[in-house]
Amino acid sequence: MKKKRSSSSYHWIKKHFNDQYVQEAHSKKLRSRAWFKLEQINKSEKIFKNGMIIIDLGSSPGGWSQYAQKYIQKKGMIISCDIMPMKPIQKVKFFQGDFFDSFFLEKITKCLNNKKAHIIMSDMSPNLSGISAIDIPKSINLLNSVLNFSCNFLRNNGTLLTKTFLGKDFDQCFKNFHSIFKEIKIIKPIASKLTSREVYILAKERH
Ligand SMILES: C[S@@+](CC[C@H](N)C(=O)[O-])C[C@H]1O[C@@H](n2cnc3c(N)ncnc32)[C@H](O)[C@@H]1O
Repeated sequence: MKKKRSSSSYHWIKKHFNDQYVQEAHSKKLRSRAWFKLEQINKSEKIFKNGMIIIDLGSSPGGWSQYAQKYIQKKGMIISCDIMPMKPIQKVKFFQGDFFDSFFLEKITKCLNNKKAHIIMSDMSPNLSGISAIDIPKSINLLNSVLNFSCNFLRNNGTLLTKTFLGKDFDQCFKNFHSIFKEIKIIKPIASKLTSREVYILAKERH
């Protein structure tokens, strides 16, 4: 028997498909509406340059990798990772697995072959339960792990772009970013829903 959709999931689906960016992503054959967030960030911050080595964490369904792909050219590469599968994108090396898994770290190390990334970008967010006592520590742990990851795999003059959520609980995390990077900006691209506490941290140049 077919499962009946709850009215809240029906409203979510209706809202999703009426969303301007979802419609535009569909008509331009983009992998996700998240593509527009990266485009808006790059238009104002000019983070991508040709020939870059880019790591895309939480890449599926592939909007960000798709956006960054045009910048890699001959010299560069994109290494992407997600728990979920991702349909292949030309010149993008994708690993399916958990970012926290040592298997992924081994793969990255091998792929980079002693080089470091120019850009690490993470659009990951943990599975949210709606219970802040669970969600906030999970999100903070993820953010700190992305920061640690970039200490190992980002070059000194590289750029880290990562999703986070606003709230006083994240203050210590922001301090950690300030202790590692010289330049920090908090960005809310227009395509990011106003109702969401999601923002992006753009961190440049290690101390
Ligand atoms: C908002 S989506 C990313 C959208 C993507 N930037 C795009 O443009 O299509 C977040 C992704 O993070 C992934 N994710 C969350 N936690 C993860 C983890 N620990 N390891 C790998 N991927 C993770 C989820 O599976 C999800 O696909």
